[in-house]
Amino acid sequence: MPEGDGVPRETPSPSVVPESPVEVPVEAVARVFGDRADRAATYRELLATAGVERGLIGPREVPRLWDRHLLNCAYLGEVIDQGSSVIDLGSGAGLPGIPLALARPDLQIRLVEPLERRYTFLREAITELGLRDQVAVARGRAEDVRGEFSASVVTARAVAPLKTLYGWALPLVVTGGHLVAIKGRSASDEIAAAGETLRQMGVTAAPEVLSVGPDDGTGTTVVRVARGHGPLRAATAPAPPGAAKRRPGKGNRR
Ligand SMILES: C[S@@+](CC[C@H](N)C(=O)[O-])C[C@H]1O[C@@H](n2cnc3c(N)ncnc32)[C@H](O)[C@@H]1O
Repeated sequence: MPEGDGVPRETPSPSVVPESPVEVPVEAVARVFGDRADRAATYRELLATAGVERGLIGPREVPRLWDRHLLNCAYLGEVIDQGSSVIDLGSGAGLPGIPLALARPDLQIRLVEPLERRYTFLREAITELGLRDQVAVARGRAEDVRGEFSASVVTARAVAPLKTLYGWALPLVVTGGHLVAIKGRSASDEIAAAGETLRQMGVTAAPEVLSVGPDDGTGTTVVRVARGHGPLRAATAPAPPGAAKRRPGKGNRR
């Protein structure tokens, strides 16, 4: 990913939308989206208009929606098996779930998003794009949909650091499936910081760091974690500083 961290930028006022012309990377769009390239263009337009107006996408992202968002997210398909079921956790305005669905008609995708404004946009977008047979939308936090939905792959971009994401996403992955998180340049640092969490959850396979997409700045770095076949345990959250000194029944009100 061009800026390396997988995190969308802050959302300034729509009044500062830049007017610069958008360059369409025609060959890449045709290669990645095939006969759905026109629908990808419609989605880009939705992000550039309603997405910006509703504060879901920063106006400065508009000139780079193709490279940094649609293509970048669609390349995730390179590490997802044919015919997989997918949950896109914290989908926001549909990233990476919608580009992935457009590029990979073989995948069945559920977008999970807690915020109402984003959830409404997602429902409108999948209707407008004719994706209702392939893409479902659920409103909720990862913790709320646990036990209700699961999939062979859970994707996430810019939702939380791995240390937190493991606890949110892995319980939604069926045994033998994977968490696939777009992480950009922070991948190795986040893996190191979250190693103990993974161990506590009983996940034994080492996370893989994979490059997807071409080496021209539109590709990105992905962390793939195998859920394994054993039971998943809850990770123990570290005690807040000073917690051990508190006496039971005194000053413990939340
Ligand atoms: C920075 S946005 C990223 C959106 C999108 N994935 C993208 O890359 O553009 C983070 C998203 O995660 C969602 N989110 C935050 N906490 C969550 C949770 N516990 N479970 C599911 N989604 C969550 C937010 O509502 C928000 O849409």
